[in-house]
Amino acid sequence: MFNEKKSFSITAAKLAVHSLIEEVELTPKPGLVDKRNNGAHHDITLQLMRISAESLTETFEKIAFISYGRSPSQSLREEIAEIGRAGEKRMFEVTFGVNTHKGAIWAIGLLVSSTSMGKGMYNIEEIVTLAGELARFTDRYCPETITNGSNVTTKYGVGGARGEAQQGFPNIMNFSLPMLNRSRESGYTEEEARLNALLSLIAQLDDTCILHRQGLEALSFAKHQAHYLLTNGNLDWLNTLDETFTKRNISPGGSADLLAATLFLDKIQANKTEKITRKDYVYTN
Ligand SMILES: CC(C)(COP(=O)(O)OP(=O)(O)OC[C@H]1O[C@@H](n2cnc3c(N)ncnc32)[C@H](O[C@H]2O[C@H](COP(=O)(O)OP(=O)(O)OP(=O)(O)O)[C@@H](O)[C@H]2O)[C@@H]1O)[C@@H](O)C(=O)NCCC(=O)NCCS
Ligand SMILES: Nc1ncnc2[nH]cnc12
Repeated sequence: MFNEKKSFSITAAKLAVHSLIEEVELTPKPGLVDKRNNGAHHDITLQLMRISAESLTETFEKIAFISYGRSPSQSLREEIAEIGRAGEKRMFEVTFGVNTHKGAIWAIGLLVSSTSMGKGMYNIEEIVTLAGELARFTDRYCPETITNGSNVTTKYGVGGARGEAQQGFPNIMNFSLPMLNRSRESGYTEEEARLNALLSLIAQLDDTCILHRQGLEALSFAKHQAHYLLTNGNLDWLNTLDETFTKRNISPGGSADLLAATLFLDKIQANKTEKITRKDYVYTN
Protein backbone atom coordinates (compact mmCIF):
# COMPACT_ATOMS: atom_id res chain seq x y z
CA MET A 1 0.00 0.00 0.00
CA PHE A 2 2.80 2.43 0.90
CA ASN A 3 4.62 1.68 -2.37
CA GLU A 4 1.44 2.08 -4.39
CA LYS A 5 0.73 5.44 -2.77
CA LYS A 6 4.32 6.60 -3.21
CA SER A 7 4.47 5.48 -6.81
CA PHE A 8 1.15 7.19 -7.58
CA SER A 9 2.33 10.42 -5.93
CA ILE A 10 5.57 10.48 -7.89
CA THR A 11 3.65 9.97 -11.14
CA ALA A 12 1.04 12.62 -10.35
CA ALA A 13 3.76 15.15 -9.52
CA LYS A 14 5.61 14.38 -12.73
CA LEU A 15 2.46 14.86 -14.77
CA ALA A 16 1.79 18.17 -12.99
CA VAL A 17 5.30 19.53 -13.59
CA HIS A 18 5.27 18.25 -17.15
CA SER A 19 2.03 20.19 -17.77
CA LEU A 20 3.61 23.39 -16.44
CA ILE A 21 6.59 22.97 -18.75
CA GLU A 22 4.40 22.21 -21.75
CA GLU A 23 2.41 25.37 -21.05
CA VAL A 24 5.43 27.65 -20.93
CA GLU A 25 7.02 26.07 -24.01
CA LEU A 26 3.88 26.46 -26.12
CA THR A 27 4.62 29.18 -28.70
CA PRO A 28 3.50 31.80 -29.71
CA LYS A 29 1.36 32.84 -26.72
CA PRO A 30 0.00 36.40 -26.52
CA GLY A 31 1.66 38.52 -23.81
CA LEU A 32 3.13 35.46 -22.08
CA VAL A 33 6.57 33.97 -21.70
CA ASP A 34 7.29 31.37 -24.39
CA LYS A 35 10.14 30.09 -26.57
CA ARG A 36 10.05 33.23 -28.72
CA ASN A 37 9.99 36.01 -26.12
CA ASN A 38 9.01 37.06 -22.59
CA GLY A 39 5.77 38.75 -23.66
CA ALA A 40 4.65 41.52 -21.31
CA HIS A 41 7.01 40.30 -18.57
CA HIS A 42 10.24 42.04 -17.65
CA ASP A 43 11.24 39.77 -14.78
CA ILE A 44 10.41 36.28 -16.14
CA THR A 45 12.20 34.16 -18.74
CA LEU A 46 11.57 30.72 -20.17
CA GLN A 47 14.48 29.40 -18.13
CA LEU A 48 13.09 30.87 -14.91
CA MET A 49 9.67 29.33 -15.60
CA ARG A 50 11.31 25.93 -16.12
CA ILE A 51 13.27 26.23 -12.88
CA SER A 52 10.13 27.31 -11.07
CA ALA A 53 8.15 24.36 -12.47
CA GLU A 54 10.83 21.82 -11.51
CA SER A 55 11.00 23.24 -7.99
CA LEU A 56 7.36 22.26 -7.47
CA THR A 57 7.82 18.50 -7.92
CA GLU A 58 8.08 17.84 -4.19
CA THR A 59 5.07 20.06 -3.44
CA PHE A 60 2.79 18.16 -5.81
CA GLU A 61 4.16 14.81 -4.63
CA LYS A 62 3.41 15.67 -1.00
CA ILE A 63 -0.09 16.86 -1.89
CA ALA A 64 -0.81 13.61 -3.76
CA PHE A 65 0.62 11.53 -0.93
CA ILE A 66 -1.48 12.99 1.88
CA SER A 67 -4.63 13.04 -0.27
CA TYR A 68 -4.47 9.40 -1.37
CA GLY A 69 -7.81 7.63 -0.83
CA ARG A 70 -9.23 10.47 1.30
CA SER A 71 -12.27 12.74 0.83
CA PRO A 72 -12.52 16.53 0.95
CA SER A 73 -12.52 17.74 4.56
CA GLN A 74 -11.54 20.70 6.69
CA SER A 75 -8.39 18.95 7.85
CA LEU A 76 -7.30 17.91 4.35
CA ARG A 77 -7.91 21.49 3.13
CA GLU A 78 -5.60 22.84 5.81
CA GLU A 79 -2.94 20.18 5.30
CA ILE A 80 -2.90 20.96 1.58
CA ALA A 81 -2.78 24.70 2.26
CA GLU A 82 0.31 24.28 4.40
CA ILE A 83 2.07 22.28 1.67
CA GLY A 84 0.87 24.78 -0.96
CA ARG A 85 2.24 27.73 1.01
CA ALA A 86 5.58 25.95 1.44
CA GLY A 87 5.55 25.38 -2.34
CA GLU A 88 4.91 29.09 -2.94
CA LYS A 89 7.80 29.92 -0.61
CA ARG A 90 10.06 27.55 -2.53
CA MET A 91 8.92 29.09 -5.84
CA PHE A 92 9.71 32.61 -4.59
CA GLU A 93 13.15 31.40 -3.41
CA VAL A 94 14.14 29.93 -6.76
CA THR A 95 12.74 32.89 -8.73
CA PHE A 96 14.19 35.51 -6.37
CA GLY A 97 10.75 36.85 -5.49
CA VAL A 98 8.98 36.69 -8.86
CA ASN A 99 5.46 35.23 -9.07
CA THR A 100 5.82 32.59 -11.77
CA HIS A 101 3.38 29.88 -10.71
CA LYS A 102 1.30 31.00 -7.74
CA GLY A 103 -1.98 30.49 -9.56
CA ALA A 104 -0.77 27.15 -10.93
CA ILE A 105 0.24 25.81 -7.50
CA TRP A 106 -3.26 26.62 -6.31
CA ALA A 107 -5.20 25.17 -9.26
CA ILE A 108 -3.04 22.14 -10.02
CA GLY A 109 -2.41 21.51 -6.31
CA LEU A 110 -6.16 21.10 -5.76
CA LEU A 111 -6.51 18.92 -8.87
CA VAL A 112 -3.59 16.70 -7.85
CA SER A 113 -5.25 16.31 -4.48
CA SER A 114 -8.64 15.24 -5.85
CA THR A 115 -7.03 12.97 -8.44
CA SER A 116 -5.20 11.25 -5.62
CA MET A 117 -8.36 11.01 -3.51
CA GLY A 118 -9.61 8.62 -6.20
CA LYS A 119 -6.23 6.87 -6.49
CA GLY A 120 -6.25 7.86 -10.15
CA MET A 121 -9.61 6.18 -10.84
CA TYR A 122 -11.90 9.23 -10.89
CA ASN A 123 -13.00 10.79 -14.13
CA ILE A 124 -12.46 14.48 -14.89
CA GLU A 125 -15.94 15.55 -13.71
CA GLU A 126 -15.35 13.86 -10.36
CA ILE A 127 -11.88 15.38 -10.08
CA VAL A 128 -13.00 18.99 -10.63
CA THR A 129 -16.06 18.55 -8.41
CA LEU A 130 -13.99 17.26 -5.50
CA ALA A 131 -11.31 19.91 -6.04
CA GLY A 132 -14.06 22.55 -5.85
CA GLU A 133 -15.43 20.99 -2.69
CA LEU A 134 -12.00 21.03 -1.10
CA ALA A 135 -11.40 24.66 -2.14
CA ARG A 136 -14.67 25.73 -0.48
CA PHE A 137 -13.47 24.73 2.98
CA THR A 138 -12.04 27.76 4.76
CA ASP A 139 -8.34 27.67 5.41
CA ARG A 140 -8.30 29.00 8.98
CA TYR A 141 -4.53 29.48 8.94
CA CYS A 142 -4.38 31.54 5.74
CA PRO A 143 -2.43 34.71 6.58
CA GLU A 144 -4.44 37.86 5.89
CA THR A 145 -2.34 39.43 3.17
CA ILE A 146 -3.28 41.91 0.51
CA THR A 147 -2.47 40.43 -2.91
CA ASN A 148 -2.93 41.69 -6.46
CA GLY A 149 -5.79 39.20 -6.73
CA SER A 150 -7.51 40.22 -3.50
CA ASN A 151 -7.30 43.89 -4.51
CA VAL A 152 -8.93 43.42 -7.88
CA THR A 153 -11.48 40.80 -6.87
CA THR A 154 -12.82 43.36 -4.39
CA LYS A 155 -12.54 46.29 -6.78
CA TYR A 156 -14.21 44.62 -9.78
CA GLY A 157 -16.33 41.97 -8.05
CA VAL A 158 -14.79 39.02 -9.92
CA GLY A 159 -14.07 35.54 -8.53
CA GLY A 160 -10.40 35.28 -9.51
CA ALA A 161 -8.33 32.15 -8.94
CA ARG A 162 -10.16 31.27 -5.73
CA GLY A 163 -13.62 31.53 -7.33
CA GLU A 164 -12.60 29.49 -10.37
CA ALA A 165 -11.50 26.60 -8.15
CA GLN A 166 -14.42 26.85 -5.73
CA GLN A 167 -16.86 26.59 -8.63
CA GLY A 168 -15.17 23.42 -9.91
CA PHE A 169 -13.13 25.04 -12.70
CA PRO A 170 -16.00 26.03 -15.04
CA ASN A 171 -13.68 27.68 -17.57
CA ILE A 172 -11.73 24.45 -18.00
CA MET A 173 -14.82 22.25 -18.17
CA ASN A 174 -16.85 24.53 -20.46
CA PHE A 175 -14.15 25.99 -22.67
CA SER A 176 -10.52 24.85 -22.69
CA LEU A 177 -10.96 21.08 -22.38
CA PRO A 178 -13.77 20.86 -24.97
CA MET A 179 -11.77 23.19 -27.26
CA LEU A 180 -8.65 21.02 -26.91
CA ASN A 181 -10.61 17.88 -27.79
CA ARG A 182 -12.62 19.50 -30.60
CA SER A 183 -9.49 20.97 -32.17
CA ARG A 184 -7.74 17.61 -32.13
CA GLU A 185 -10.78 15.96 -33.72
CA SER A 186 -10.89 18.65 -36.43
CA GLY A 187 -7.34 17.85 -37.49
CA TYR A 188 -5.40 20.68 -35.85
CA THR A 189 -1.87 19.79 -34.77
CA GLU A 190 -1.37 19.23 -31.05
CA GLU A 191 0.31 22.61 -30.72
CA GLU A 192 -2.55 24.39 -32.53
CA ALA A 193 -5.12 22.57 -30.41
CA ARG A 194 -3.38 23.82 -27.25
CA LEU A 195 -3.19 27.38 -28.61
CA ASN A 196 -6.93 27.23 -29.36
CA ALA A 197 -7.53 26.02 -25.80
CA LEU A 198 -5.51 28.96 -24.45
CA LEU A 199 -7.47 31.43 -26.61
CA SER A 200 -10.75 29.95 -25.38
CA LEU A 201 -9.63 30.71 -21.82
CA ILE A 202 -8.45 34.26 -22.59
CA ALA A 203 -11.82 34.89 -24.29
CA GLN A 204 -13.72 34.00 -21.11
CA LEU A 205 -11.64 34.36 -17.97
CA ASP A 206 -11.77 37.28 -15.54
CA ASP A 207 -8.00 37.16 -15.26
CA THR A 208 -6.84 39.13 -12.22
CA CYS A 209 -3.36 39.33 -13.73
CA ILE A 210 -4.77 41.47 -16.58
CA LEU A 211 -7.12 43.39 -14.28
CA HIS A 212 -4.39 44.25 -11.80
CA ARG A 213 -2.04 45.49 -14.51
CA GLN A 214 -4.38 47.33 -16.87
CA GLY A 215 -7.96 47.28 -15.57
CA LEU A 216 -11.34 46.42 -17.00
CA GLU A 217 -10.96 47.93 -20.45
CA ALA A 218 -7.83 45.84 -21.09
CA LEU A 219 -9.59 42.70 -19.87
CA SER A 220 -12.48 43.23 -22.24
CA PHE A 221 -10.05 44.07 -25.08
CA ALA A 222 -8.15 40.81 -24.43
CA LYS A 223 -11.36 38.76 -24.31
CA HIS A 224 -12.64 40.33 -27.50
CA GLN A 225 -9.35 39.82 -29.38
CA ALA A 226 -9.11 36.16 -28.33
CA HIS A 227 -12.73 35.54 -29.30
CA TYR A 228 -12.26 37.25 -32.67
CA LEU A 229 -9.15 35.26 -33.43
CA LEU A 230 -10.87 32.00 -32.51
CA THR A 231 -13.95 32.62 -34.60
CA ASN A 232 -12.60 34.51 -37.62
CA GLY A 233 -8.94 34.20 -37.49
CA ASN A 234 -6.15 32.03 -38.24
CA LEU A 235 -3.45 31.10 -35.79
CA ASP A 236 -0.88 33.03 -37.87
CA TRP A 237 -2.36 36.17 -36.28
CA LEU A 238 -1.07 35.06 -32.88
CA ASN A 239 2.28 36.76 -33.46
CA THR A 240 0.51 40.08 -34.03
CA LEU A 241 -1.67 39.53 -30.97
CA ASP A 242 1.47 38.81 -28.95
CA GLU A 243 2.96 42.15 -30.06
CA THR A 244 -0.30 43.98 -29.27
CA PHE A 245 -0.65 42.45 -25.78
CA THR A 246 3.02 43.10 -25.03
CA LYS A 247 2.78 46.75 -26.10
CA ARG A 248 -0.30 47.21 -23.90
CA ASN A 249 1.28 45.35 -20.92
CA ILE A 250 -1.43 42.69 -21.03
CA SER A 251 -0.46 39.31 -19.57
CA PRO A 252 -3.12 36.58 -19.37
CA GLY A 253 -1.22 34.77 -16.60
CA GLY A 254 -4.36 33.24 -15.08
CA SER A 255 -5.28 31.73 -18.45
CA ALA A 256 -1.76 30.32 -18.74
CA ASP A 257 -2.16 28.63 -15.35
CA LEU A 258 -5.53 27.20 -16.33
CA LEU A 259 -4.09 25.93 -19.61
CA ALA A 260 -1.48 24.02 -17.59
CA ALA A 261 -4.31 22.68 -15.41
CA THR A 262 -6.20 21.65 -18.58
CA LEU A 263 -3.14 19.77 -19.85
CA PHE A 264 -2.81 18.06 -16.48
CA LEU A 265 -6.43 16.86 -16.58
CA ASP A 266 -5.98 15.76 -20.18
CA LYS A 267 -3.00 13.61 -19.16
CA ILE A 268 -4.93 12.12 -16.26
CA GLN A 269 -7.75 11.23 -18.62
CA ALA A 270 -5.35 9.65 -21.12
CA ASN A 271 -3.58 7.71 -18.40
CA LYS A 272 -6.86 6.51 -16.96
CA THR A 273 -7.97 5.10 -20.27
CA GLU A 274 -4.64 3.37 -20.60
CA LYS A 275 -5.30 1.91 -17.14
CA ILE A 276 -2.05 3.12 -15.69
CA THR A 277 -3.82 3.27 -12.36
CA ARG A 278 -2.85 -0.34 -11.87
CA LYS A 279 -0.41 -1.27 -9.11
CA ASP A 280 2.72 -0.58 -11.12
CA TYR A 281 1.54 2.94 -12.02
CA VAL A 282 4.51 4.06 -14.06
CA TYR A 283 5.07 7.41 -15.69
CA THR A 284 6.18 7.37 -19.29
CA ASN A 285 7.22 10.56 -20.98
C1 LIG B 1 -6.26 31.49 -3.68
C2 LIG B 1 -4.83 31.86 -4.01
C3 LIG B 1 -4.67 31.71 -5.52
C4 LIG B 1 -4.51 33.29 -3.61
O1 LIG B 1 -5.33 34.16 -4.33
P1 LIG B 1 -5.11 35.69 -4.62
O2 LIG B 1 -6.02 36.04 -5.73
O3 LIG B 1 -5.25 36.46 -3.38
O4 LIG B 1 -3.60 35.78 -5.04
P2 LIG B 1 -2.76 36.37 -6.21
O5 LIG B 1 -1.46 36.69 -5.63
O6 LIG B 1 -3.42 37.43 -6.98
O7 LIG B 1 -2.59 35.09 -7.16
C5 LIG B 1 -3.60 34.51 -7.89
C6 LIG B 1 -2.98 33.97 -9.14
O8 LIG B 1 -3.90 33.16 -9.86
C7 LIG B 1 -3.81 33.39 -11.26
N1 LIG B 1 -5.14 33.86 -11.74
C8 LIG B 1 -5.56 35.11 -11.95
N2 LIG B 1 -6.84 35.16 -12.31
C9 LIG B 1 -7.25 33.88 -12.34
C10 LIG B 1 -8.51 33.28 -12.62
N3 LIG B 1 -9.59 34.00 -12.95
N4 LIG B 1 -8.60 31.95 -12.55
C11 LIG B 1 -7.52 31.22 -12.23
N5 LIG B 1 -6.29 31.71 -11.96
C12 LIG B 1 -6.16 33.04 -11.98
C13 LIG B 1 -2.74 34.43 -11.46
O9 LIG B 1 -1.56 33.74 -11.76
C14 LIG B 1 -0.82 34.20 -12.90
O10 LIG B 1 -0.48 35.56 -12.75
C15 LIG B 1 0.86 35.59 -12.31
C16 LIG B 1 1.36 36.98 -12.27
O11 LIG B 1 0.48 37.71 -11.45
P3 LIG B 1 0.99 38.85 -10.46
O12 LIG B 1 1.61 38.31 -9.26
O13 LIG B 1 -0.20 39.74 -10.27
O14 LIG B 1 2.19 39.56 -11.21
P4 LIG B 1 2.33 40.72 -12.22
O15 LIG B 1 1.17 40.86 -13.13
O16 LIG B 1 3.64 40.54 -12.89
O17 LIG B 1 2.30 41.98 -11.27
P5 LIG B 1 3.33 42.63 -10.25
O18 LIG B 1 2.98 42.13 -8.88
O19 LIG B 1 4.72 42.24 -10.70
O20 LIG B 1 3.04 44.08 -10.38
C17 LIG B 1 1.49 34.64 -13.23
O21 LIG B 1 2.72 34.25 -12.91
C18 LIG B 1 0.46 33.49 -13.15
O22 LIG B 1 0.79 32.55 -12.15
C19 LIG B 1 -2.58 35.09 -10.09
O23 LIG B 1 -1.27 35.46 -9.79
C20 LIG B 1 -3.88 30.86 -3.45
O24 LIG B 1 -2.59 31.19 -3.85
C21 LIG B 1 -3.91 30.56 -1.94
O25 LIG B 1 -4.78 30.89 -1.18
N6 LIG B 1 -2.91 29.87 -1.55
C22 LIG B 1 -2.70 29.45 -0.17
C23 LIG B 1 -2.21 28.04 -0.15
C24 LIG B 1 -3.30 27.05 -0.45
O26 LIG B 1 -4.39 27.04 0.10
N7 LIG B 1 -3.02 26.10 -1.31
C25 LIG B 1 -3.91 25.00 -1.58
C26 LIG B 1 -3.67 24.33 -2.86
S1 LIG B 1 -2.03 23.94 -3.16
N1 LIG C 1 3.85 31.44 -19.79
C1 LIG C 1 3.66 32.33 -18.80
N2 LIG C 1 4.08 33.61 -18.92
C2 LIG C 1 3.86 34.48 -17.92
N3 LIG C 1 3.25 34.19 -16.77
C3 LIG C 1 2.83 32.93 -16.60
N4 LIG C 1 2.21 32.33 -15.56
C4 LIG C 1 2.01 31.06 -15.89
N5 LIG C 1 2.49 30.79 -17.12
C5 LIG C 1 3.00 31.95 -17.59
